[in-house]
Amino acid sequence: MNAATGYLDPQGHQRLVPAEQIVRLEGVSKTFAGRHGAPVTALEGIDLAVPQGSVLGVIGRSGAGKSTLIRLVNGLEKPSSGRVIVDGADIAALPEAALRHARRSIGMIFQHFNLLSSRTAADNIALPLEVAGFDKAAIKSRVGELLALVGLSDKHNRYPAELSGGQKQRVGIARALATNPKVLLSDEATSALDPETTRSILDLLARINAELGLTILLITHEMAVIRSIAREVAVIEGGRIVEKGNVFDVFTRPQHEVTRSFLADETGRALPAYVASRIQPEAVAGGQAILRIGFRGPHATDPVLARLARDLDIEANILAGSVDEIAGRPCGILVIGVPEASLGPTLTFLKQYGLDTEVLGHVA
Ligand SMILES: Nc1ncnc2c1ncn2[C@@H]1O[C@H](COP(=O)(O)OP(=O)(O)OP(=O)(O)O)[C@@H](O)[C@H]1O
Repeated sequence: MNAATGYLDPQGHQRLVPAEQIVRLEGVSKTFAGRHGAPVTALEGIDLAVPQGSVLGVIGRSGAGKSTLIRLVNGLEKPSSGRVIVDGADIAALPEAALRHARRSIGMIFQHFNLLSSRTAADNIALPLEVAGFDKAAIKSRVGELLALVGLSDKHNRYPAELSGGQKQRVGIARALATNPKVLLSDEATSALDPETTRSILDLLARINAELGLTILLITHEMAVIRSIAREVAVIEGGRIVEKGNVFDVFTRPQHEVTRSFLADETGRALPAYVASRIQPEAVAGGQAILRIGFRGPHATDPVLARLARDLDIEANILAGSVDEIAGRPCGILVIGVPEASLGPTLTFLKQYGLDTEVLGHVA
């Protein structure tokens, strides 16, 4: 029997998940023959485990290797070395017929939905059931259940062209779930959607994960997606996993430069334009140092800046700030400016509180 591991769900409830890993990549590398014969290494030395019932997000920039990784998991590509195990089967070693069967336990959703335009919503959802040889009555009843699950019972007769992006993705999700897969692969499933629709699709995926216990492996280039749905994250860059762990830890204490740059992108967007356009790496005498402070843990709600002013007589300008929730736990980010001459004492003071502080740059 498998041991069980615990995690806190987004509502903060303790949940148990079996330690069984539904997807496992062991020392996986993938090299493509490049255009002029020069090989292109898309992935190198990937070790990744997705425990049953979890939501694991893989984040990376364009060209990092995300699509290749997901294509290896559903058997569309074979690794150049290493093993890809899905639900106990070594995917690359399966003969074609067995691979087709194994794919029934892997559902997939796509950025551009990949629906057949000549089929209604119901008939798109029915497709994998037809391929799997279900009889008409069973298909009709299963499609009805799936339409209800994704909130589209009233749209069963609509063609994709008559549906919004969010509705199309709901059809895509229902189709992916038709054969009761054990794992759902999501390839940038919300990248073509507006923020509000993204939110509703992520909520639906979170509900499916919680209610059906479906394991989700998603790839994205958007931190907000990881933040709102994943419990575990792997950061991929240049074909390698450069950081992985629980989302809260990775995003509140990033260890790798790439993870920091994903965070900095967000912070950068939050900075007022007059600061963002003037920030530079070198200190300027008489100018200000710009600091990013991460609030988490026991000091998340301490009035630190008031104490900085009272105890050290250092006045900080607040430039940007937000309080967010990562995996159901509050976490705040504050960007402040302090006089260059006060930078040293400010850093020492913030360190005493155990706050993560990063110098973003300097302005004159
Ligand atoms: N079939 C292929 N033949 C040659 N090179 C490939 C092939 N597929 C991917 N690559 C290369 O492998 C690397 C990783 O590509 P991949 O598509 O996995 O990245 P990605 O992170 O999904 O990027 P994006 O977000 O832009 O889709 C890139 O350098 C890409 O050019």
